[in-house]
Amino acid sequence: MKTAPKLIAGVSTFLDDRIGPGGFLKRNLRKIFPDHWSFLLGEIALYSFIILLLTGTFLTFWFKPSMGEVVYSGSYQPLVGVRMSEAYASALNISFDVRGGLLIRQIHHWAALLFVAGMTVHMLRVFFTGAYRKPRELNWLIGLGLLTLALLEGLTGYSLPDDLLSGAGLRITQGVILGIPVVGTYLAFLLFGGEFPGHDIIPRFFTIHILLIPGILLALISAHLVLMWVQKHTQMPGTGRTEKNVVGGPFYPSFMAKSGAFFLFTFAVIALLATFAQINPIWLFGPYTPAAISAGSQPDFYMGFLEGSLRLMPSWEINFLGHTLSLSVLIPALLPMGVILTGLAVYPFVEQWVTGDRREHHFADRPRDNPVRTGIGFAGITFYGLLWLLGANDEISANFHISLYLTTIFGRFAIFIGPALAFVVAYRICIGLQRRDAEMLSHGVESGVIKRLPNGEYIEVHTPATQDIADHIRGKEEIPIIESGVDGDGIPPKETRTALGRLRAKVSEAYGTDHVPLEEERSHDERAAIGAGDDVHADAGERNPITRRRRQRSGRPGGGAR
Ligand code: HEM
Ligand code: HEM
Repeated sequence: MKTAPKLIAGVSTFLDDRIGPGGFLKRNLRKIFPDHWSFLLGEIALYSFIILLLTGTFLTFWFKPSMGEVVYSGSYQPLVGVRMSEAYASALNISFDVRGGLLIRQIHHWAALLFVAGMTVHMLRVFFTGAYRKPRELNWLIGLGLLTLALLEGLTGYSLPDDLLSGAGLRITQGVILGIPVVGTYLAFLLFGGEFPGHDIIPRFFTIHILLIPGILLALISAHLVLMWVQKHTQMPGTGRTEKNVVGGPFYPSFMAKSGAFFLFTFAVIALLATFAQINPIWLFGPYTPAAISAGSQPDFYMGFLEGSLRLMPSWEINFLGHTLSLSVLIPALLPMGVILTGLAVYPFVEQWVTGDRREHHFADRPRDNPVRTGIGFAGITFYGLLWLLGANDEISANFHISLYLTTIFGRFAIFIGPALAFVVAYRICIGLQRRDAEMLSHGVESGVIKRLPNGEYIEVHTPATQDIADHIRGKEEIPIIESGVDGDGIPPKETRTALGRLRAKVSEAYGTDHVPLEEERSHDERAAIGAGDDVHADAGERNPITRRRRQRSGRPGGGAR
């Protein structure tokens, strides 16, 4: 009997002989992938998506996307005899009368949460390591498209069961659409097929949820992965790694085996959650009626930030020529989404403009090595996190016995102060970590061995950092800066002759300057001497002060250690 590797080699030769030009499959099966735990985050999103497709298909067999009225007669006694939509009745049927139905519904819902969570942390990994830089800007934009579609997919899915929570969410959606100036009313009528809730919204959301968005997601995810494959994955700096090579394992067998195991692991976590942790118990609140008050209702976590911004906003409106502009709805619905998504979309291009850096990057930055970017990232996370937290201000108020108004007032201040504080704290931590790196290179690592010198002094022996750690730290790349001074003839560089150019140079300096130099120059012998017990007590802060680095012309390499 053939062994598995022989079998795969045989199949790839068979296919290559018929469809693959020039050993296409064989070549690609041997493609090298770099290894780092944070590169698994994108895979979590990928595997959750596959699980969503499989469980979603199962649900379509029994779910009835109809708002026609029926009287419930299934096995959940408290609702027997209650009038409800066919959609709600079928979701109850899936939960109580279809074998394995509740488990699959719960797997679908948990997978949806993990899908969005996975892609969000994956995006943060890409952001903090600067993996969006040239040539990966396009994949970054595709990623943002995926994120937006995932939010819409979640919103439409959450609405399908047509229980009280679905209806509360739909009501907010309709209110926000109505708030859009000029076209809002028309859009709301178009989407809902008339007055709210009407009879069309569930069938429409159903088509969008099971056909339109999954189709686009599938196409975009394929494009995302193909592009990642063609452009090659970034790698962490380390021994033997350069901008031009990739160090890691081949796609087959090492990466495929790991990915297979990781898929099963992701599935196991989702299945365990779905088995033991109840999610969206639609039977508790009954069917949606527009008159019902749904206190305590919460959206899924990824919609929490929009809910929070609605709750924080003062009740502002402008009345003009008989028209009302509901700023209290419009600003919270559009601003956070707009600020976050637009900010993320333009970030790679703004950074490129600020640094003038048009080189290709295949090394992943360490977040500490770009303190301003990391600070901005943490400011963004804090902005988002506060909105998200305040989406549950009623729960906070009830559980911690704090006045609801106090939570709102706190939120209104915190939303401005919090991100600024987060920026400063993250920035300082980055500088501190850079100093620690520099100290490790120049003084080595504390060994725990205390020696007594002939003069009676006690010192701790420091051993040199291992080669791989030292190379990892030395992978730090300087951030290029646009030159704002004048050259020998007193002429300023071309980029900075206009007011905008001068502003650019200022921002560039702020973005790239504060930076701790590494003690690169020490020879191996010198470092070995440190290991033998040099004076190791110098203050790293003194030795490696934050220096104003002078200056790099736009487009030139940053002159890092590589
Ligand atoms: C790709 C991302 C997807 C996300 C984020 C997502 C999300 C959701 C959510 C949150 C629900 C509500 C679940 C509940 O009632 O507890 C839901 C319901 C549903 N989804 Fe999806 N879904 C996705 C893909 C799909 C696909 C691909 C299909 C079909 C092929 C599908 C079919 C359904 C059906 C039929 C329901 C209603 C059943 C029910 O709620 O019991 N979903 N979805
Ligand atoms: C459906 C959602 C997504 C899936 C399934 C997905 C999947 C993946 C996978 C498997 C990788 C390679 C492994 C890794 O780096 O983790 C990757 C790389 C990448 N993804 Fe995503 N991703 C998704 C969403 C996003 C989002 C939201 C962004 C950013 C806004 C993004 C930007 C990128 C970039 C720039 C790379 C290349 C990274 C590098 O070479 O270091 N992706 N994606």
